[in-house]
Amino acid sequence: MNAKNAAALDKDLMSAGAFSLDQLMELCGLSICQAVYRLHPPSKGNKVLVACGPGNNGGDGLVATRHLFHHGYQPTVYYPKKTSHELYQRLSTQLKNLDIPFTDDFESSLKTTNYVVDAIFGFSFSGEVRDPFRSVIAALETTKTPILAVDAPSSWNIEDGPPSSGPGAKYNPEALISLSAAKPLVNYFEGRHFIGGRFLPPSVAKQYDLDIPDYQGDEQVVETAPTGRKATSEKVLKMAERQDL
Ligand SMILES: NC(=O)C1=CN([C@@H]2O[C@H](COP(=O)(O)OP(=O)(O)OC[C@H]3O[C@@H](n4cnc5c(N)ncnc54)[C@H](O)[C@@H]3O)[C@@H](O)[C@H]2O)[C@@H](O)CC1
Ligand SMILES: [K+]
Repeated sequence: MNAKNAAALDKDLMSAGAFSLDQLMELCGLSICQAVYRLHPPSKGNKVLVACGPGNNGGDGLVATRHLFHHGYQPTVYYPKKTSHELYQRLSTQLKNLDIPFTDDFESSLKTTNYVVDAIFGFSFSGEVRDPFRSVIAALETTKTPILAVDAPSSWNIEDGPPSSGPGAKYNPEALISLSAAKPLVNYFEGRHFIGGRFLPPSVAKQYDLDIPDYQGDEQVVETAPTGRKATSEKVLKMAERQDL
């Protein structure tokens, strides 16, 4: 699903589909929390730094932060470009009411966290990263701390994947959760891949030619087979080995 269709899908869900943004964001945020729990349960270190951007990707991050708190994590939020939209103010207040710290110093916070959620940019990102996020992306490129990227590794082009130079050219998070549907950039992604957002009505999925993931039980996420080219060629090699080709 390319960026244009992803935006159209959101619009349709919120018009003909009669969903509110709050509802979709809540379910997206819950699925992010569940993916973090699968990848890095609190017993492995419960400090999570959630980097939130100015749009709905950042909103998903704010919701995920609240769920992380209720799942036994100690989250910290980096949210440098706050929007005045009433929904975002409420999401921020909900976090403040839980005494969740907001940090202005991403790099220092990164040094003391066990896990990172990248909710900076999603499918509406374009061009080259602008400040104040350039240094944040540079820090994400070099950190050894594992990262879950939400909908896209921030700075990656939604269709063409990582930029060839500049911030993000060497950014390869451990995992990615695609919301509603994978975007073309997954073809360049070599880490673990999840799909979340368990709200897609079958009629809408059909309209957009999407497969609803095979969610099990009460799970909000499904892990898919590796998607990137390297992963795919490794998979083919393994299959060939198994068949003694
Ligand atoms: N159906 C779904 O799956 C849903 C997805 N949602 C989320 O919504 C996201 C899309 O949200 P938005 O359309 O608000 O957009 P994004 O959150 O992807 O980003 C838009 C923001 O980033 C800024 N930006 C864009 N390019 C930039 C650059 N080069 N440097 C610096 N800033 C830049 C824009 O000015 C804007 O403020 C999805 O990726 C997903 O995370 C949900 O919140 C709603 C439902
Ligand atoms: K992101």
